[in-house]
Amino acid sequence: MTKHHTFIYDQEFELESGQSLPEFRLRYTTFGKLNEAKDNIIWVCHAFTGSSDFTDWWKGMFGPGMLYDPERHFVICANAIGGCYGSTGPLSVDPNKSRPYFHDFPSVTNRDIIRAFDKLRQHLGFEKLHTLIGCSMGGQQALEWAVLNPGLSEHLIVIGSNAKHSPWGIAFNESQRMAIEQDPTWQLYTAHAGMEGMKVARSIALISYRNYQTYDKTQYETDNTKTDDFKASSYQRYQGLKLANRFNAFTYWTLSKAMDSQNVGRGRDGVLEALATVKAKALFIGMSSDLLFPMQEQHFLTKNVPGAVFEPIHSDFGHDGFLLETEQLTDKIRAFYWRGLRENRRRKPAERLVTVGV
Ligand SMILES: CC(=O)SCCNC(=O)CCNC(=O)[C@H](O)C(C)(C)COP(=O)(O)OP(=O)(O)OC[C@H]1O[C@@H](n2cnc3c(N)ncnc32)[C@H](O)[C@@H]1OP(=O)(O)O
Ligand SMILES: N[C@@H](CCO)C(=O)O
Repeated sequence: MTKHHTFIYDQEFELESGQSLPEFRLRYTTFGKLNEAKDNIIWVCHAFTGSSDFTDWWKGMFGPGMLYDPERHFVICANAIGGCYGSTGPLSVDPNKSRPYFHDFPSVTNRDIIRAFDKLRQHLGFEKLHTLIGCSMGGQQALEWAVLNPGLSEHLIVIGSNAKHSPWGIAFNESQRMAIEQDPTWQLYTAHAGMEGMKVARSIALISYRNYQTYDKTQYETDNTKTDDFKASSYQRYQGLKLANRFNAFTYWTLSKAMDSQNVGRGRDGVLEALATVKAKALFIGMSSDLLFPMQEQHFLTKNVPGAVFEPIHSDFGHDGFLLETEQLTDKIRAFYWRGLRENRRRKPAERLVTVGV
């Protein structure tokens, strides 16, 4: 049901850093059917290690009878530049050097990532989105896009995210990059450089994605004779290995820096001023046990985006709750759409917003 595509932007693309990419490609995935009015587009922004294939990592959200139904919605997601799932990233060939960029891949920010997505949007001729939705780093990007182009999306749904990355979040990311730096292979110009360090980085990151309750539920030691080789230890090691089978340290480095760069107020007189410009009907969702993007950040967003609505998700799975609590997410998002529909009906016909069935 999903289709995979590639978009090539064959012109120089200037980045916030002042550096540029001579060209870039975006791998993107679509699902469902675009209607004639082109008013059923749901644009998903993926999280840090995600791919464009949202049906792979966000199970329970897309399919017949689900929140986003291919009979009614057209869903699209592009892998971020800097990524390793088909979009231009550090392992892509640098056309100026005829070898992969590796360490020379330029710094990218969430704003650069969104400006690249916007080139794809323009190429596809999408004037308006029904919904822009993102979780975690993808939520940062969705918010940035809603500030960059306030008229673009009718709805904005941001889950476990923020407007400006917190010192706490940056500290976690820096610790992960320090682990990569400690790997002696990190200096090499090979695709596997820094892999051992990246495994440690994932282990550190995982602690921020889960919490005490998650580990107590899944890794509690029932063997009372043990003094070593605990379940939680092998779990951390296994998770490092699991990521190493699908990711690389260069992308890890590049995208974790992009996450740190999040600040919708940069160059725009500040965060509050930027948030005040959002025109989309906004829903902010927070996970009760999220340590990385805590509830207070979701409350801050709700307070400062005009007319925004807040919904909590109760989960023992911490930040990664957004990947698991899809029933709660579906209920909250459906309620948000219905509220919008009811308000819309109260408007004069000429002032009504376009809203497809939910
Ligand atoms: C939005 C995004 O973009 S997300 C980015 C992309 N991420 C992904 O694609 C992965 C998404 N999935 C996940 O992150 C997780 O699977 C979650 C959060 C959905 C579920 O978390 P969990 O239930 O803890 O599952 P998690 O995958 O972390 O761990 C289970 C794995 O650990 C293994 N495991 C569990 N306990 C132990 C242990 N003590 N020792 C060793 N291995 C263990 C299991 O055997 C299982 O292995 P498998 O994945 O090879 O089947
Ligand atoms: N599990 C998520 C956490 C960050 O949102 C990921 O790997 O991208």
